[in-house]
Amino acid sequence: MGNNLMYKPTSIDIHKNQDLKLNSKYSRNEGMIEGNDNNKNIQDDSDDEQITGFPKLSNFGSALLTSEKENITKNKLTNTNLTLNDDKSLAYDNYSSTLSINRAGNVNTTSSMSKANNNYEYNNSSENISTGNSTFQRFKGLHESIKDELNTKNLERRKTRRFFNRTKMGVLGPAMRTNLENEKLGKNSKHETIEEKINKYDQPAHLISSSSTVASSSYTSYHDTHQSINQTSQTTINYDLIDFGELNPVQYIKKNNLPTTELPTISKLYFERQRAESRKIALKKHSSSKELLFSSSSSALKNSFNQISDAQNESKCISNNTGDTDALSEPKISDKENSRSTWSRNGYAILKDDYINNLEYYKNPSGYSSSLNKKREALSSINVNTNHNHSYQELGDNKRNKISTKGIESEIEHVAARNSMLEQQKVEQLNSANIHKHGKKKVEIIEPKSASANRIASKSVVSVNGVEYEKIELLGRGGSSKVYKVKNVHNNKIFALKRVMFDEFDESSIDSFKGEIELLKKLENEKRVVTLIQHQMESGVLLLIMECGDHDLSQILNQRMNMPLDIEFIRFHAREMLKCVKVVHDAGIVHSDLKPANFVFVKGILKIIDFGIANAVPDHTVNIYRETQIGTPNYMAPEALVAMNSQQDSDQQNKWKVGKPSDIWSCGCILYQMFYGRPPYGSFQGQNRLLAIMNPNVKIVFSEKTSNNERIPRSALETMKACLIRNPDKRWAVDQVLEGSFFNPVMVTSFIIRDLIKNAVNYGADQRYVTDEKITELADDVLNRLADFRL
Ligand SMILES: Nc1ncnc2c1ncn2[C@@H]1O[C@H](COP(=O)(O)OP(=O)(O)OP(=O)(O)O)[C@@H](O)[C@H]1O
Repeated sequence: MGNNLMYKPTSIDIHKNQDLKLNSKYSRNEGMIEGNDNNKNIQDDSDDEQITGFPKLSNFGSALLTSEKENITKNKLTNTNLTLNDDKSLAYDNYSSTLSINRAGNVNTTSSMSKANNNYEYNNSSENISTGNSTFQRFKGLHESIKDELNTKNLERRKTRRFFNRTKMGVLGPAMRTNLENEKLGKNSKHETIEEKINKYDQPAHLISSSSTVASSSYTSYHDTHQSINQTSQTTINYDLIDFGELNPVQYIKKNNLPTTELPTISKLYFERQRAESRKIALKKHSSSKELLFSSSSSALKNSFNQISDAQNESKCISNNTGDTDALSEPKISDKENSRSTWSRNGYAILKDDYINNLEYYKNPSGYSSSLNKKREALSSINVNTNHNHSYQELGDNKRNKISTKGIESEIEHVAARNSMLEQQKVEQLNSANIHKHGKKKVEIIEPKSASANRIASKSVVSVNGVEYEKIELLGRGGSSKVYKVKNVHNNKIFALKRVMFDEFDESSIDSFKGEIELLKKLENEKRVVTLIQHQMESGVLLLIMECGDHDLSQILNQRMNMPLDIEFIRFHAREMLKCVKVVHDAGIVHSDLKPANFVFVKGILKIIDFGIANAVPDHTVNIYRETQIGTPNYMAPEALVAMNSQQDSDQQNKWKVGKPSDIWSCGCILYQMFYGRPPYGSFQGQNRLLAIMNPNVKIVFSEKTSNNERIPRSALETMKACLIRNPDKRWAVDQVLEGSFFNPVMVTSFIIRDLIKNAVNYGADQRYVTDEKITELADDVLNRLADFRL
């Protein structure tokens, strides 16, 4: 009790504090974000003043005071460093300012400055220049100089910022805009052709740097600007020649005695190179085609690229027109492709590989598809039905080099676009053959195949083992999955497509998916388990085609949330749920993640889904021991949350014991939710809920009435209590629950009750005292007779 009292306030305190902390953290974060922005703005503004912005008052004022003959040049302006004291009555505002310079010359000028347009406007009417026309001319000249200077410096500043702002850009940087600026700055603004870029890729690093690539210009320009801003930095570094070897940026800077101010730039360079390298390795690894040809002329290459781009653009349009809903939408192809074409994503490595592949396709389409098939074969060598094999080991060793699933997606889109091109070519060939043979004009060819290629290109069609499915709607989302209602495009049958993204180099996640598939296969003939139709697992994406459910139990419970208690509704759904669990337990499997959302109705029959963390319990074993703690906290059994920390058996340290009783606990929680509207520890928030489940002193309250004052049957209370016993060994098994009184109610009519009373009175008249045993015996007898009336 003491413990209990001790625990509750503490946990509430923790909770409150946490909430407070969270709130304050969030608000601080927001503040920080805003603050950062503000800071950034403030910083920017101050940068503006210091670097490129409007001239300091001191410059402005002192320039005015220079002699009439003095030629005010840009340099002089920049270098002028005279100051006026406050008492010289000088006011300046970034946006609109009134300058009132009262010195010996008594110059009073009202000047309106528009920062946005980077120019100043004179308000002549309000000028009051008492020193005469020459001062006004000087002022005007000064204005022109400042304007020039500002334009130049703003250009530099934008360039610098763009450098800083680059996030996912590759070493190439923003090519087009830099050229434009180069033009303005009178630098070499030659626009590079595709071939030049490729050729450059083949050149050694020092040549690239000397031929002023965008990359080097962007680093150099940063450096130049940096130097002009910060005169203390005198080091000239050719960033392209940097060879990190085994060194990281800090080590490199130390070793080469470079100023620490170079660290951000050098780090950026370092990570960009690493990314490009990783990407290159990953692409190589996934490409089985060693016999790539790259001997065609550059114009053919350019041609092929343009054609493919066109094809991609076409498929983009198709994709954009398919009415992908928000729910279904993934990053738009066009976005991805656009980012691809900015030359900024992954540097020349990808560029070159892509061209090679495109070229290969155009030179030999069938050869290309065979190489692609090889690639696919290599990927599908990830055999989910076998144990760890060599390739897994290799994959594990190369974690850093993983291809993102987006990469795979875009590859699929490319293939689709290429297929579409191939179809197009065939049509054209047919047309020309027709013209040649029959002298006829072009024939219209209805293009079922081409249409199917386009459908694949549009993201609404997914191919699983060669069978095409069209997405209809998003049914739900899991931690790492999305489930769609899909239609088999060949026979119009409806299925559920579960698409799971996983780390293809994470062996444990691969294992878990292999496990899920194996269990689903093992249970494929069970009516209470959703049927797995087919699956495809490759490169970080698992596609499962399953029977499609109409609603899951969580949706159903939510729907009835505010309706009056309906015992029959609960009994029916809870029994359906337990029947599913019985099938799984009878097959020797522990599901481990039972929750309402993991039961779906398929044509009126409740079925269990999601064996993601399920495990087969080995024969003669009651429990399994998990290395990790997973499941859905609301419905998790205490033993699944409390790590074993046995000192005796080091093998079992920090493991979680999970068995069939853990599933029964979860069922008890769901039944409890059906009656009370929330699971047993639902009133606790966040980690306090976990603490409460684990704490034996926090007892579950089994109220006899709901919050709406509806009576809960004793049989139901008994069943819930039996499922929610802390000690797993004492918890009922699924058969006991199903055979319990709640699930086996007796129908008693008024006739039966009358008979019972009559018999009892007669019996009592003869026997004044009846023992407990006798009562039990009589009750059993009556119940047996009532068996005929069982529902
Ligand atoms: N075969 C199916 N038919 C109909 N709906 C389904 C089917 N499978 C899953 N769903 C729906 O999709 C949702 C997500 O299912 P999924 O199994 O991917 O994730 P989860 O179990 O909720 O999460 P996690 O994988 O993180 O445990 C389910 O809650 C359910 O509503």
